[in-house]
Amino acid sequence: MTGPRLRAEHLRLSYDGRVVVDDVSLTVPAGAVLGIAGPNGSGKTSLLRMLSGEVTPEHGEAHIEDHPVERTSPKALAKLLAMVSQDEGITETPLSAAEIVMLGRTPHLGPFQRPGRADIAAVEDALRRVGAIELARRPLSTMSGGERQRVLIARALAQGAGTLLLDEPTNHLDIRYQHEVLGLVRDLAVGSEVAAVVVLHDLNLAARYCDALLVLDGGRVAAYGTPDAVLVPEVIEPVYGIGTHRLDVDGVPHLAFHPAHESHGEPHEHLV
Ligand SMILES: Nc1ncnc2c1ncn2[C@@H]1O[C@H](COP(=O)(O)OP(=O)(O)OP(=O)(O)O)[C@@H](O)[C@H]1O
Repeated sequence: MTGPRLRAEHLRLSYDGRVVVDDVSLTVPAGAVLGIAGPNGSGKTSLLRMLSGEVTPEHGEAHIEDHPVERTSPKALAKLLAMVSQDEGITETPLSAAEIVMLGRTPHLGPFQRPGRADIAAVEDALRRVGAIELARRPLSTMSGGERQRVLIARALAQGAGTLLLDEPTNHLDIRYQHEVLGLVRDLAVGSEVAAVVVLHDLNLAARYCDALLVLDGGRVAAYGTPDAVLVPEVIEPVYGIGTHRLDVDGVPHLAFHPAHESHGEPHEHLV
């Protein structure tokens, strides 16, 4: 491999004749985390689906480790790239964490081949890396949102792919788990040379854990650069239509927001 782990050029996608992603290009080197942000409906998930090969771009092309995503077989692609989707629809599954993570080994097994020692070792290793080995025998349905998210990331790791795509992995998580999950993604990138693309709504979380941010607005790139360059009122206010004040916390950019319709009434005194 000579180029970046993941690159995409001029991606465009339409649904029913309506363009939802337009002329988006990006690159992610091994060991880096790219955050994708933007308002609801701005095309974040659609972009991720093109990167993962789930949908074919109408224009442009994505490459993973120099393999064109569109022209790579699903099985070969599954060894290069793992996706953690927003709604996995498996919260009620009776499968244990170990069984879920073993699903990540599927691309490495031949037809009708049962998992062997190497697969079991890969599952254990993945569960250990996300700090969830003690959950191995627990059914996913009994886990908290944060535990479940760790198991899904472990499944992606067991796949052995060098690129991870995560769609809002912090959805429904409390503040501590949000930081834990993104810290984990960052550690995987830095420690294991994984390239990660993470869709995030929370710009301040994105600032802390991403090397670069791509902000979509109406399917187009509104900004693409370091968190320091992107998270400025001139960029964020027109995209989200909200007053923004830039601070720095521990040397990390941090935005405070001021909704235009903010009520200035006094707080109610009798509630507490
Ligand atoms: N399968 C589909 N068929 C038709 N339109 C779709 C389909 N999937 C997404 N869209 C539309 O494409 C646009 C972009 O949607 P997408 O889910 O990519 O946005 P998003 O930025 O991920 O949104 P959110 O922040 O709300 O999750 C939206 O207008 C959405 O309604």
